[in-house]
Amino acid sequence: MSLGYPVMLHLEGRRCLVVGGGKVAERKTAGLLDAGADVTVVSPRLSGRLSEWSAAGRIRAELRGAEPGDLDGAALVFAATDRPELNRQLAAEARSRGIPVNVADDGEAGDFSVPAVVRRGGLVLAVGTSGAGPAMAAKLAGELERRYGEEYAELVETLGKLRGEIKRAVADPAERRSWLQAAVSDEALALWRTVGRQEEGSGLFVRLRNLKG
Ligand SMILES: C[C@@]1(CC(=O)O)c2cc3[nH]c(cc4nc(cc5[nH]c(cc(n2)[C@H]1CCC(=O)O)[C@@](C)(CC(=O)O)[C@@H]5CCC(=O)O)C(CC(=O)O)=C4CCC(=O)O)c(CCC(=O)O)c3CC(=O)O
Ligand SMILES: NC(=O)C1=CN([C@@H]2O[C@H](COP(=O)(O)OP(=O)(O)OC[C@H]3O[C@@H](n4cnc5c(N)ncnc54)[C@H](O)[C@@H]3O)[C@@H](O)[C@H]2O)C=CC1
Repeated sequence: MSLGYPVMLHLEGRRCLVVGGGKVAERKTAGLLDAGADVTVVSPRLSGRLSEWSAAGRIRAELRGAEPGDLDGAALVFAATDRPELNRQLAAEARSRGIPVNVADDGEAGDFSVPAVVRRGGLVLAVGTSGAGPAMAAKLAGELERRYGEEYAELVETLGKLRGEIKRAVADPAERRSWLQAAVSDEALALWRTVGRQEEGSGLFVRLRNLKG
């Protein structure tokens, strides 16, 4: 088992290729759309949701079998068909072009696997088991989903505004770090929950100063 190294890829507007149109392809596509990727799905058949996304113009769909040229310009490739030998072939093709590839039926054969994810605006909670148990990853993500509610989207947005202000206002690195740590104390988080939405970064910084005393 290869132990995963987590990263947050910036896929906004990047072309991603999903080969296959079943429930696995659909789940991978949903995650890519959440990240703002430009998704092309190639498959002779599409699931209901993939068809809807295609009709709505949210993805490009090619209703045919995969061809080598499909990989042109792709930043990531997902081999998600029910044909293991085709998935393997796609993986080899992607590798030879230096494009990271995910292989649905054999995690170890790919360059990366996809964790179970909970999104709360900019907050992204991801759980991976390095292939040992995807169902376990989904279960733990379900627990996180219940623990960290929708309110965290706003909380993280507020922290982003405040961090921007602290970076502008405080030049000294050690002092800056101390403010940024104070900004996520339990006391401060409770304050942001009540005043976050209406305040600008500067107003939030004043409140943090008052809190710190
Ligand atoms: C290696 C990896 C590669 C990758 O796909 O990236 C991979 C591989 C395989 N999955 C298989 C089976 C299942 N996968 C799921 C579900 C998910 N699988 C996901 C990720 C990953 N799956 C990567 C590892 C991530 C990690 O280890 O943490 C999740 C987390 C994310 C996502 O897919 O978006 C998503 C849950 C999302 C959510 O619900 O939140 C379920 C449960 C279900 O369907 O309800 C089952 C049935 C139960 C079971 O088998 O455990 C099989 C056997 C196929 C067969 O039997 O033919 C393989 C092939 C192999 O074993 O290598
Ligand atoms: N990684 C994961 O999370 C999981 C992986 N799997 C594995 O992934 C595979 C796919 O699972 P599902 O989506 O449930 O299967 P599915 O049977 O719903 O979908 C397979 C898709 O592949 C397409 N396909 C077949 N030949 C093709 C070709 N030549 N070119 C392009 N597309 C082609 C089909 O049209 C279909 O849309 C399974 O065989 C299984 O081994 C299964 C469950 C979870």
